Amino acid sequence: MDKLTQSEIIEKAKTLTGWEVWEDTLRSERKFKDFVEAIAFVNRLVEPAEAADHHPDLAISYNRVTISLTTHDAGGLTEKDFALAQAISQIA
Ligand SMILES: C[C@H](O)[C@H](O)[C@H]1CNC2=NC(N)=NC(=O)C2=N1
Repeated sequence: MDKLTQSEIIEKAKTLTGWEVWEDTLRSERKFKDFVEAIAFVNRLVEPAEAADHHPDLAISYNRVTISLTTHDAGGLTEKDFALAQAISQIA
């Protein structure tokens, strides 16, 4: 899949809430009640990630989960990252 251009990234980023473009990634930090809730969220990510064959980088710190999306194969952001970001927003 082709890497998006900078102007495509800017346009697509407007359709997402709670995500920022940072370097070649889409990033979102979600805060939960506690560690158990944070891990439950991470578990809910498994199905959409596997379905898309696209996997977020995750950093967990107690009740916070930072999600980073990028397409390694393309060396930057692609449609896949935006599609998965939308899917994640629906389950957060
Ligand atoms: C073979 C397999 O389809 C690829 O390795 C997939 C798996 N998951 C992936 N996830 C992400 N985030 N980027 C990729 O380029 C990627 N590639």
